[in-house]
Amino acid sequence: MTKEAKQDDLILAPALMSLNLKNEEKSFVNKEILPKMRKIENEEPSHLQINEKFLKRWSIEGLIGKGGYGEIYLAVDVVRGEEVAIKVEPKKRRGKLAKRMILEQHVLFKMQGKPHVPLIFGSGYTDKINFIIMQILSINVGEIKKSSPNKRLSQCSVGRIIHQTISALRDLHETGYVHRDVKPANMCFGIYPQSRHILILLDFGLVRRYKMENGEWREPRARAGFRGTTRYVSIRVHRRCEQAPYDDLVSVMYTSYELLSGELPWKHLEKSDEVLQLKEIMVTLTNTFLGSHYLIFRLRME
Ligand SMILES: Nc1ncnc2c1ncn2[C@@H]1O[C@H](COP(=O)(O)OP(=O)(O)OP(=O)(O)O)[C@@H](O)[C@H]1O
Repeated sequence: MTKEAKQDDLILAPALMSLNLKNEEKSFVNKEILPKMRKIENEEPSHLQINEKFLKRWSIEGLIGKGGYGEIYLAVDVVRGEEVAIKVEPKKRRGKLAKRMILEQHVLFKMQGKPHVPLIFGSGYTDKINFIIMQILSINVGEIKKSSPNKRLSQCSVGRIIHQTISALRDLHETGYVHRDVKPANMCFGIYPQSRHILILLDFGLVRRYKMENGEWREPRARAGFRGTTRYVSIRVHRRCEQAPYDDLVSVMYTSYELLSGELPWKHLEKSDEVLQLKEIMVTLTNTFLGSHYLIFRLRME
């Protein structure tokens, strides 16, 4: 999308306009895991109104997600009679053109056809907002964990989640981008019978190109800005190193630890430096543990 695109540049992807579900399949939607509606009252002023018919086609039903930048609405496509999610962010932030969603839709379009990204039905902008219309998904994995009886997930479930997250990241890394915000809140499942075991990775607003089309890696910056979520970023990110696929995988490791054990050891720490210190201690302990096991192994062999 160009920097100052016009309203009529609204991109719609006709080939992707529908999940092509048969009516009987639609009726099998698992309502339990449909994103719960959040009341808009007492929230920051929203960009769309409930019951509004956005662009004369999508009837806005409720707010289902709110991030630092955008809002995600549940809407019904009145032409197709299908539920969709609409992600919206203000076009300008602090007087500057917001590029986050422009980048996100660019990467999402590139990734269409890959199994672990949301299906995109359209994207564009109005006078005030940028928007992406996409496949509606389940509540996120962080919420699934919270709603489970022990506030943690079984080894089997975590194994499946991690396996699919790694596949999603492999596809993204192959296109030359790093995600930089891998965490349970950015993972959902499909809601139809044929998709409810398929993990979908969300939120491509922080991606960064790490390698060029010809496969060559970009020159890393001496000091990169902090991008990501403190709880899940690697030690390298705390130290402001340029992010690479490795750092996404460290976030996968912290995610799996949290899902399996209920929480990460630094959950209650507020300062980023304290979180870093605890992550470093964990690495030292792990190395000592592995080192002593290796020593015992060597002694036994000799
Ligand atoms: N297609 C979707 N279907 C259902 N729920 C969704 C969908 N997309 C996003 N959500 C919900 O909205 C939440 C926020 O979405 P997302 O991370 O894309 O927004 P964001 O504004 O970029 O967030 P942040 O600023 O925290 O990175 C997700 O955690 C998820 O629960």
